[in-house]
Amino acid sequence: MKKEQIEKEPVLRVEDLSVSFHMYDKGLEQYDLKVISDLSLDVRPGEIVAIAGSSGSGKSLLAHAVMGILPENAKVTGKVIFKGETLDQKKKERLRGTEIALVPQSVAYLDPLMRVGKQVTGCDPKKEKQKSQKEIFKRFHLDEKIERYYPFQISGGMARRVLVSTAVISNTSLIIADEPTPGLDLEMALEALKIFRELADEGKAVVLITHDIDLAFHIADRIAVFYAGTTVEMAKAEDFRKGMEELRHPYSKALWQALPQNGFRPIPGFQPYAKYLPKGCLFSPRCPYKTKECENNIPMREVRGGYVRCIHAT
Ligand SMILES: Nc1ncnc2c1ncn2[C@@H]1O[C@H](COP(=O)(O)OP(=O)(O)OP(=O)(O)O)[C@@H](O)[C@H]1O
Ligand code: NI
Repeated sequence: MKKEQIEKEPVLRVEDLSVSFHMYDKGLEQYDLKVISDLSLDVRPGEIVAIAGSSGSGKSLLAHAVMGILPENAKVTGKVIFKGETLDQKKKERLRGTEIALVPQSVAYLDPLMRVGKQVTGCDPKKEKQKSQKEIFKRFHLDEKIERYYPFQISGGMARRVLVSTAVISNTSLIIADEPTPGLDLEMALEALKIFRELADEGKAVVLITHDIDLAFHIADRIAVFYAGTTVEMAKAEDFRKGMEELRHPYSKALWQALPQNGFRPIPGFQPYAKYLPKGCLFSPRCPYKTKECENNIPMREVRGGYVRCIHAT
């Protein structure tokens, strides 16, 4: 990423975001389930920020909170700022598809009753849009006749490529891709990532949500590591490429060590369920460095040019 891009205002800034769901237990008992807590993130023009973290860490919900597509029983606090403007629900709806595009995690987001071509270009496509649709279909090895198919007539891998195509040709300044590669063979997965890189190099901002930190640190500029609904580390992808010593949070280090090429050493224990979050540091029950102070509220702090939510990180 070029220096002038680093200095540019973020396209997206998420500040102290929390999301809880109003839930009903047995009988009439009600409670709030906090699934995202005090999460902050920013993405600048020209940049791919990857969000890595295990299943249930809140990656998709962050995307849904930015897009304004959370379910009715969700309560959101904190700020979502797009190009300097704080977004409310109405503004999110206005920007959806025109300024912010989502590649959803599930192929079930395709409209089952609309032909594929129409879903990609919109109902009233301009010549230019049709041209870019044809180009991107070619890159994704999607035959022209697929345009006339309905979603049930195409495979899961094709549907995934159609969803990525839709976001790419929408020409928005921010793209949030939620696990865009599962179901794709290696060639097509790499093509999708190459396309995201090209979009970023054109000056767009890309958020790439993925389980796969190995993939994330080869393509992204920065990586946000999520754990139990919050960011535990935000660092340059380069730090992940260099090795464990460059990382700051014990969970990021553990993720790194769990990679096959780094010894495949999984960490014992489980990510806590939202209903039973520990006090203070959410990683503390699994952390070898845990002390009494870890029970306090732990803010993000700057360490060696990155950000970490750990009082012991050096
Ligand atoms: N509508 C809902 N009501 C209650 N809890 C929910 C709801 N949607 C999601 N959750 C919970 O919120 C947490 C975060 O979910 P989210 O889908 O963001 O995880 P994720 O990081 O995207 O996981 P994955 O990698 O599996 O896609 C999970 O524990 C999930 O069970
Ligand atoms: Ni998800």
